Amino acid sequence: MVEDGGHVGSAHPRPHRPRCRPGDPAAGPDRRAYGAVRRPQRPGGPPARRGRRGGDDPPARPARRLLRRRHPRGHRPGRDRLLQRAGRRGARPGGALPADHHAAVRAAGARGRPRARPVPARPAVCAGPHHAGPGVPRVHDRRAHRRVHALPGRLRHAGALAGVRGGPQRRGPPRPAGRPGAVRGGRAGLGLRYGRRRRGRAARRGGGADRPGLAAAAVDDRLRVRNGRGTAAAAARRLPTPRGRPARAPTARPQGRQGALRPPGPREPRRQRHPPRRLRLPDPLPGVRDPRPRPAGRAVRVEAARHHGDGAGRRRARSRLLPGHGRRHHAAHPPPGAVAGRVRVRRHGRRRRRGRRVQPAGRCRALPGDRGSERPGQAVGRCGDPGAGPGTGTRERLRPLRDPADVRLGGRRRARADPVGRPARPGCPRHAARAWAGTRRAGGGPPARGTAERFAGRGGAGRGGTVRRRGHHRRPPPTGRRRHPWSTRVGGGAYGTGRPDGAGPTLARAVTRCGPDPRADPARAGPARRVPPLPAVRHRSGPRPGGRCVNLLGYRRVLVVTAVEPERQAVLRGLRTVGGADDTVVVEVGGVGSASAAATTARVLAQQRFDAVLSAGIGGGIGVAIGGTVIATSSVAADLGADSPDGFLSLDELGFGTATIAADPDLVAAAAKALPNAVSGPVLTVSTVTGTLAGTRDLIARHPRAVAEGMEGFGVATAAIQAGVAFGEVRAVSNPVGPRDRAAWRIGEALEGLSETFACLAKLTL
Ligand SMILES: O=C(O)c1cccc(C(=O)CC[C@H]2O[C@@H](n3cnc4c(=O)[nH]cnc43)[C@H](O)[C@@H]2O)c1
Repeated sequence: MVEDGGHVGSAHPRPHRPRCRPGDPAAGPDRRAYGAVRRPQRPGGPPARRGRRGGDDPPARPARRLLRRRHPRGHRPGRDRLLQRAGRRGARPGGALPADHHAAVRAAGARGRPRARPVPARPAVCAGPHHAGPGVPRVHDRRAHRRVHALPGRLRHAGALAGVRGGPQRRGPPRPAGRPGAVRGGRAGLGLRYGRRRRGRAARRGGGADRPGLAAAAVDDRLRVRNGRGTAAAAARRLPTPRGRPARAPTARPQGRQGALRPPGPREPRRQRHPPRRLRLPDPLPGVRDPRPRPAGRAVRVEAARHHGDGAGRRRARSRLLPGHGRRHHAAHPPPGAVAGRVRVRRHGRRRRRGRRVQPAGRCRALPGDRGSERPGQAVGRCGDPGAGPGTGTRERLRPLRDPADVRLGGRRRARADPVGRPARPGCPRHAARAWAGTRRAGGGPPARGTAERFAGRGGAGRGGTVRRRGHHRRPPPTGRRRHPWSTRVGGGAYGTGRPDGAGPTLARAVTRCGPDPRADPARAGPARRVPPLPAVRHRSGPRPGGRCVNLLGYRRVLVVTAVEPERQAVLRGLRTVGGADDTVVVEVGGVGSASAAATTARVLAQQRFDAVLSAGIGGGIGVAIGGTVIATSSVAADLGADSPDGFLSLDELGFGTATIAADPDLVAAAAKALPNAVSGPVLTVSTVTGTLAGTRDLIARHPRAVAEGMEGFGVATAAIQAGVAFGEVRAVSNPVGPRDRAAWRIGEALEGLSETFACLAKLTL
């Protein structure tokens, strides 16, 4: 029986056919490929018998085991095995193979071990069936490397990497987005070859003393695992792979070989996406601030949360969520550029906890006479605000940062007293209490505030000294404690019931500052919220030193809202004839229509402080000649209601409130004094310009005292009275109300009249 590369047990051995690699200098006639040494049979000698080994015979049993186990076809002993045999006392298995295995083989030969022969250095296992070149084994060599098949499925199914990698290039094919880093050729290939050995020995022992490079590679391997990349990192953490199986332990790679086939150039820097969860850095000493840099992101959160396992720790952890912010609470000390939002707090492996808002300053700290101190992005309490959420005080909402208005105002926004007037919320007693009297009882009227009321609560100093706050949705003060001083009733003003003269029952309204009283319940008050106050917008009570001041109708600051730009320009022209427009009078274009005008007015009133609002423009005259001026004693939403077979039903008749808002009597009086030729009376606000005779008759029948119609007055009035600002409306007649005749409109004449009107309304104060 002969053992050769063919059939075991054959009585007729085949003639030896050396199999050499092309250009293998070590291959000779007596040496078979891949190192198996066969001595030629002596001519005439007896066939080699099993169990008998001569001095020149190869060791039969180990070779047989090797062939059976590793080489089903029985003629390729396998490179690893040969290297193991060759390196028992020389090159160590799993070591820095290409670098020193030749020396190991030479050493073995010197010790009389001729069985091993050099094996060309093989930088990587090649998946291709072709012979890629010296040192690159063929594809069937993979059979000698079972580790290939033991790799995670993700690697085995890496598309073009049918075997291991895409070719002799170390990087393999381009890695698709999202493909784990372990699929990359370099690491995968080296891991295949050396993974088991290194894990078993080299990695644990850190390599041999004669292989410092490998020791460094092992250290590097550990670091790389901690850096948490790809499948290898998952294996280190024993996290399941996407296929549901635990990932294998990571493999190391000898750094000295890593760049063998890598394109020259600097190595791609390793990115650290997420710090590993198992990475525990040594805790800082108690009381000593951790000097390690704290990058923004999850690492800090995880680490900070772990440093403190109790609730206080979590709170402390929250306080460090922003970079460069140390232990200060970012709510109390917002870093520059901090953006409002929720804080994600990781704690003890849970996915996410709905965090508290970072947004500071949910409290209005305005003192009497203050302008408030809100900035864009600050929180302002509102009921039913969709921006409010769990963890947010009921009185907080986030104002958008850097909205156009804020930009225009230099990023500044002042607090105002609920200018929009949010709708009543069911079940909210405070909202119910705030409902306008006119909407709650028969005969109720509009929330027209009388002049006396508006000026009553100012301590005689006018409106300018107080920031009004509506304290709805406040938590009642705890029993036994007095109402905290943050809740301040200002004025207790009365609101009209809808009658244009403002008469009727009144509804006292508590005006409170917002925010919980920290003294009433410090535990609920939350962290201190300190926001540097804005420079107050000074309310000018007189002319500037050395300058001139336009005083419109005696009000210190007046907002004029027009529908279109030509009207605005006409107003400005009139003001300039007096003394030049300055910031005591602001003229805004609010758009055509009541809704747009109301929105614009509300926005501007929320941004700046005014003492009076005027709706101004041109309009259709009812009994007033073109070019004339009308002063509204009230603004009436003439078509706000319901149509019916019995005729039009107004809002008042429907019981939904009032469609009439009285103008400020003082303002009306002042305007009438300044414009002796103007006609005073109700001015109608319509959504559709009256254009038929029937429509005109019907309108006049319902509003016999009306002197003109426009399209914006009621909207401006609504915003003004909800902001607690005096309201008035003046219009220059451009056309008669009646059958539509656009050619009869005298817009230019009306605009000229508008300019003259404002020139008369304004007085120059030196
Ligand atoms: O076309 C122009 O050059 C021009 C210049 C300035 C203003 C206009 C307007 O169309 C203004 C529309 C504005 O005027 C009010 N208005 C004028 N006449 C009536 C009317 O008969 N019925 C209702 N409104 C009228 C209204 O407030 C519009 O907003 C054009």
